[in-house]
Amino acid sequence: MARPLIQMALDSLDFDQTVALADQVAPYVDIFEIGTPCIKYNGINLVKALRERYPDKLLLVDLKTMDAGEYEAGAFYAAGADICTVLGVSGLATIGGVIKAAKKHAAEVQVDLINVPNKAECARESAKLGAQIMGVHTGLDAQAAGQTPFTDLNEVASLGLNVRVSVAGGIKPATIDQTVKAGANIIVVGAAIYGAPSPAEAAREIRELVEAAAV
Ligand SMILES: O=C([C@H](O)CO)[C@H](O)[C@H](O)COP(=O)(O)O
Repeated sequence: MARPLIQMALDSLDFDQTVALADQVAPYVDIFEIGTPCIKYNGINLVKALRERYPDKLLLVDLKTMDAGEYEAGAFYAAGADICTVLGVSGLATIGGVIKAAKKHAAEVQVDLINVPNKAECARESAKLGAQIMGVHTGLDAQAAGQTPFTDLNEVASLGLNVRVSVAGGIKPATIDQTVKAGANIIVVGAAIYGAPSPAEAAREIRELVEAAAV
């Protein structure tokens, strides 16, 4: 089985702390995600800074776009984003706009299925439009209410669409194995790394667990 990519969710509001955390975990992760609160607070200069510092890492900007897809995402692709996220609940016109912007930069689109009532239908339609990644996502507020992404991950991964499936929502060492076996292609980890006493050590452990589960 191909090893799923590991995505580090950078969810701090502080510019320098975000870059410092990226530096600590860089050897172990494949994708840096500039999280939604972080991109709203710091803006496009953080995209440019991480792009310049890490020319060879994949960079995902978690815009969670809800409207004006092409207009909003275009600037972030131009600044160096490899992937931008658009909300599934935004609808196909907005998703199509982000796909159009991505194409201009030979970049990719992730549709975030957070709070989408019919995830299978949204994933199918978005894939037909040309989105490359479906994001199964239990957000921080839903996590606080006790929800997890695993049932949705099983459903979306079993659709057999020609897309990669990303999963986010409280993923931690104890849930890596089931996440890999459920068919996730991209595993997003935030708090389990940045909240650990040593983020570098936590990222190294996640990497080892993903490699072990993917044999
Ligand atoms: O996308 C996220 C959240 O909605 C805030 O933007 C998180 O980055 C994502 O949930 C991953 O973080 P953890 O759940 O802490 O692993």
